[in-house]
Amino acid sequence: MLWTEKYRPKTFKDMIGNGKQKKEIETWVKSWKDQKPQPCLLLIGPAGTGKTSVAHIIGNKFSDFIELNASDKRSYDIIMSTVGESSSTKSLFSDEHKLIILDEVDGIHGNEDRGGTRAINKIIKDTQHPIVMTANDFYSKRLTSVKPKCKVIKLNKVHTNSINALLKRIASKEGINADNEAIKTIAKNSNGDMRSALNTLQVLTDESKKLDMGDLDAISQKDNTNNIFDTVRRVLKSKSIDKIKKSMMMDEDPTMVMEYIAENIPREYEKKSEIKKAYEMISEADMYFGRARQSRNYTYWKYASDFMGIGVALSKEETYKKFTRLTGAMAFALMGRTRGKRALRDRIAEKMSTHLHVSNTIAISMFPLMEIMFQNDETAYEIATFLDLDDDEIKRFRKRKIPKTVIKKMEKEALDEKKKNKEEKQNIQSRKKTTKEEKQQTVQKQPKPEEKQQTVQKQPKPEEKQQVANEESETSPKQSKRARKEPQKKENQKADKEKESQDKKSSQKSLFNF
Ligand SMILES: Nc1ncnc2c1ncn2[C@@H]1O[C@H](COP(=O)(O)OP(=O)(O)OP(=O)(O)O)[C@@H](O)[C@H]1O
Repeated sequence: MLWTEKYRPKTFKDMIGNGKQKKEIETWVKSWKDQKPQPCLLLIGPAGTGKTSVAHIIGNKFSDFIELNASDKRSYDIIMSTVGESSSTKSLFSDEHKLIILDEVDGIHGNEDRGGTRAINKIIKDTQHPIVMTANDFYSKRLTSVKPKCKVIKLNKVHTNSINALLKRIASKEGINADNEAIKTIAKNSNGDMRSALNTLQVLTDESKKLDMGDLDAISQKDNTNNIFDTVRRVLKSKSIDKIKKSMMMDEDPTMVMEYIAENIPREYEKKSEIKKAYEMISEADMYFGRARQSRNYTYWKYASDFMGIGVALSKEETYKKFTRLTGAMAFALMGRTRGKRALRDRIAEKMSTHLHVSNTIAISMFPLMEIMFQNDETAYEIATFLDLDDDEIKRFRKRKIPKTVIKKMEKEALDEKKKNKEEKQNIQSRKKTTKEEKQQTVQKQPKPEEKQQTVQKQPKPEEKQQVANEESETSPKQSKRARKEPQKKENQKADKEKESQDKKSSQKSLFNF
């Protein structure tokens, strides 16, 4: 038997957490018992916080209760025929009220369900019986018209310490030799979801009757994502598309999740037609995984996930109110088989997280992109070097090793680049030094004010300039050009020589300084 059922709280006292909310609910029940009709009770809270358990505890306080899943029967007519009648007519034989429990009211999906919401609103309006509804998402649009007509009670996530204490009690009752640290980790990782915590404990200890930190490798649950057991349970037990979509967001290898769902279909579904349809969905999902692998177009994963999640979930005609044990030898074998794979995945994610400053989940979501980038030998080498990946880790993204020739070439390029950078740096430094020294020399060579004055005086006067021009105009243009060029040439040679000797001096000076 599933521990979540075995240890489902039977009274408000058994329920951990949400003390204030429990008192409000008790008052609501008491008012009904005192023949004071109350508005419908809407319990909203995250999964596994005890909404359904509360509804059942309330149900036991009335003469009878019926429980329906709001997303099972979607049309207005069906909801009215199953709930409508009993909601407006009281029992003929007693004054007692019947409790109507409507689960997952935020799960009614799509336009065709408008009738469903309308039905719920009508039932709330006409009812002579107490109604308890449950929902996960406080902000769901489907609750907009329902909320104002109800007494809304928000259930909070159960505190880690309370979960820890309850897990310890249950472990001891079950005769499990459990390491305190491991129990604490399960409590923490469950993120306030008591169901998840209990399922995890049962799965890990059922066979061995012991629990230590090593056992937790199999269900590493990081960044508050779902763990595989919760996802599979949700797919098989629910018909709420929103819930299933959310539960499909997880760190696990999606093909493994598919195998796990596939294994458990015949354990949960009873009708042949349901099983057949569900396996058709699995086969579609498998086909899309294949396509994604072949084409490296990972958008196909989304379709695969829809088929194995929503497709399988909607293959059942209605949700079964029975307790199915979801774990099997095959699932454990899979966990074992993929343990190494998951350890490798986590190692790479850790390195990416350190170098790229992203969370592990984001890093894992980048794997498909990495596979594409690793197709190119040189890019693969560059990324692997940057992330410091070893051969096994590189193999996660490409089948072939990076060719040795490419590695050698890239290493040589990297070395050359390093050398070039070093030289460049040295050049810049020496250039900086030279410029500084030249500046100093120029400052020293600046003519004194009286020298400047002399230079000004030596400038030819305007009438002298004119005379020179006249003399020049008397010779032929060619001669004049040559005549002009000769002294200029001599001047230039002289200047060059001076510059050369100056350069020599300055370079000698800098070398000396060096
Ligand atoms: N507050 C709690 N105290 C003790 N056990 C709890 C509590 N909440 C949940 N559990 C355990 O988790 C199991 C599942 O809880 P329940 O079905 O009531 O959650 P829920 O909030 O209705 O979840 P969902 O929204 O997924 O249907 C219970 O059978 C019980 O074993």
